[in-house]
Amino acid sequence: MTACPVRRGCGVADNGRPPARRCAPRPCGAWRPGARPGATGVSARVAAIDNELAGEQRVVDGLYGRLDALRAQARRRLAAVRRAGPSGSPQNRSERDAFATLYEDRVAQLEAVEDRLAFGRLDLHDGDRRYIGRIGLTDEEQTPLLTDWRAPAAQAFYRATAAHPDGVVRRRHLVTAGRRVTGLEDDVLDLDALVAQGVDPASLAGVSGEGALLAALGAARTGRMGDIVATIQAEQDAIIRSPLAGALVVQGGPGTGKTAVALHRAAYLLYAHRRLLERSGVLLVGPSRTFLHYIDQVLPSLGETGVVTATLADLFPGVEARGTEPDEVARLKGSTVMAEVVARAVRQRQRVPQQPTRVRIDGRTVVVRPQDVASAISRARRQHRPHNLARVTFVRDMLGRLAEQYVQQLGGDVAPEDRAEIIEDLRTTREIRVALNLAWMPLTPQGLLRDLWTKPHRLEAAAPELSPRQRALLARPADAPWTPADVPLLDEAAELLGEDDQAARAQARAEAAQRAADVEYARQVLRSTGAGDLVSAETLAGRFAGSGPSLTTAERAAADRAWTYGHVVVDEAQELSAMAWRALLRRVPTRSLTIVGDVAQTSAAGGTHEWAAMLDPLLRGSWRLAELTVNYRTPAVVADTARRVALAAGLPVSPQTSARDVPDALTCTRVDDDARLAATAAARAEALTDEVRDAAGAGRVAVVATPERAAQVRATLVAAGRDVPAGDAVDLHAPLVVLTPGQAKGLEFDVVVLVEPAEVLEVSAGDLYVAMTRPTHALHVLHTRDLPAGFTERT
Ligand SMILES: Nc1ncnc2c1ncn2[C@@H]1O[C@H](COP(=O)(O)OP(=O)(O)OP(=O)(O)O)[C@@H](O)[C@H]1O
Repeated sequence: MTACPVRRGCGVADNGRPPARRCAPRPCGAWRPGARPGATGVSARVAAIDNELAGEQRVVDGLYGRLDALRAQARRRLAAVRRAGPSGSPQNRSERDAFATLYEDRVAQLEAVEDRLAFGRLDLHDGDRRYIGRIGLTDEEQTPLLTDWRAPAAQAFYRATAAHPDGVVRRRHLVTAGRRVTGLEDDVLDLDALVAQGVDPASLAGVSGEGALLAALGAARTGRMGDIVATIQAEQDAIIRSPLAGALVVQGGPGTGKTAVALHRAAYLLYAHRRLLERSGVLLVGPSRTFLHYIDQVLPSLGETGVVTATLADLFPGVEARGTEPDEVARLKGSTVMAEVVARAVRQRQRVPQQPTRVRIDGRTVVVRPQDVASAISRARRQHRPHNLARVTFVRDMLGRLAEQYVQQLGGDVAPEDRAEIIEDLRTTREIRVALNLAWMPLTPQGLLRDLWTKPHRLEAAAPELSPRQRALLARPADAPWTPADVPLLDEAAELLGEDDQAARAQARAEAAQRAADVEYARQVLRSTGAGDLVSAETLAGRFAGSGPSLTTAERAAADRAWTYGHVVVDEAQELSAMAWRALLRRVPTRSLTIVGDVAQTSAAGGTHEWAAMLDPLLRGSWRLAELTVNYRTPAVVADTARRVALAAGLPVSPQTSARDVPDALTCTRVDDDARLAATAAARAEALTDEVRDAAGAGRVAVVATPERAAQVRATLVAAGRDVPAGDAVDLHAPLVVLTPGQAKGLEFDVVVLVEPAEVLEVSAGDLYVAMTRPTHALHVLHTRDLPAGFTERT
């Protein structure tokens, strides 16, 4: 087959998929020699393509028709369940509630796949044709109509190339607007086979005039991330479908689709390992609430709603970590030395008293003797159980010894039931309780950590390896709010302290028995209702359970600190400190992880610039690396400049090429007077906001600057009457926002106004790299000082 002249000209790799920079947005099929306009006559070609379009429209109409029918069916079933009302036995009620939730989920899932329900078609060597879409659909006889993009049968849509066609002769992209097919694009992988199947080369389509990928990349931004399901590229697909087991690190420069790939991988794994992951759940950790809001539509649009999303600061249920602290303090709290400090602080709450304590009970005296306490402590410690759990053993042991003293005073011989009564009397005697608590204090994580931060003597005892200056850094008032860097320490403490779980374990045994019965019952229910394709017996049984009908796996997991997930996805993972990793890994004992990030973009104190340095000690070297190399976001001139600046600042920048260029994408303007910088930035941002906003309300502008500058710009805009969101939880629907580089992390905007890059660089080179790589169309740089090295090719 002859290579596409356009693509050959711009150096597309053999995998044929990521179009290199400046590739003209034309589909290969339209440019095949036999298919050039004129070769068969323009009107014949237009007619042939119209014919193709009409054919595809009929297929797409059929698919939407089936979707509508399934929606109506799910709604009817839901209405029937709701009509039944809240009567009947508790078993009936919980069964009904479970089915109501099931049908509600199904309706929501079917609603969410409306946009671009079908986006591709594969023509296979054997003459078969397969439509690829957001979900799988079959007709009433179970004949496949649409193949789920995650199914093995869809893989060739993303991977097949002319060199490795994988049984595919043509890959077709369907371009749709609502339910209307507006364009087609063909990638012909084997023209001879296609012609042998009777295809008229004139009908090979290029109607839309823009490649689906380039159209997606050039679209105005809405403030929310969209899915990339129709245009996943081969190197991305390989990562998305990588096996579930083990830790996969995805390294890639800015805009290479790491977040997109992480989200599609979560959806893929839920599809491919539904039974396992539906029960254990998937956790997705992002850098900020704004970021989580930015991505929160992607998984539902892929038909998945069961993923728990959280920032690290949210990982300790019941603690709101909204406090801030200097980087130096956060870095210290994130270092592994703190694991030892917390462990020591716990051990120090197991103490042998200096003096015996004498207690009078009913005219007799028992003595809490230091040597008894020492022996009870070492016996309890030998169990290697968490502090609060081992305390039960310690207390039991001590009460036994004290009871023995008491019994000796009675003459040494008492019936077992009398002995139990004596133990109970001892246990409820206040002085004894106080003495035993002083020796082995029951503790909460919050109490332990607060004591360390507010009582210098406790911190000094627990952290001899820290210098007095470092300890002084950690000190804070008792009413100070928790900070994100406290959360992994609270988690560490919770792990070492444990909770007295005797009652919980008895309950768990009872629940396990109940659950086995529920699963059996759910199997029978599914057999009789035929809803087995919607839900597994295990999941349905979970919904029958006493935890309430609306409590999904995700909701239960999010509320339980000790929940262990089947898979954890971490985005912007370079920002996590060693202590944060420890907290996270506790939640995934199987080490099934997708870790995505860019070690050149690190800005958090305690984050990493080298994966091996951070992960090797934690994962014992057991992780695999995949790299993404094409920047889909940033125009080439901006990406190249950002890369030079980052290299000049010594960052470990990943190699990458840009998928496209945009004329005049980089503008640098010097402002003479520092006092006018904020006002100039505000005026420029306002003008650009009006310029980029399209008729549909899309088009977003961000001003990115250091916190002080950002505050000045925002104040200027607010004084001019503009409502400008700022901060850690900004509303990204706003056409104009003002952010620090940290807040902009992971996000993107049509246009970015970067204020005084030299100032941003002084805070962190990673911050400058992040700030420069946020725009999809243009970067406007305003500066009074000299631009940092690398900005121009000469520097
Ligand atoms: N295959 C693709 N098809 C269409 N758009 C894509 C594709 N891959 C990535 N994109 C788009 O490129 C942009 C950048 O993607 P994403 O945010 O996932 O990159 P990233 O590597 O996480 O960037 P950063 O490190 O800067 O946060 C997004 O708009 C995303 O939708």
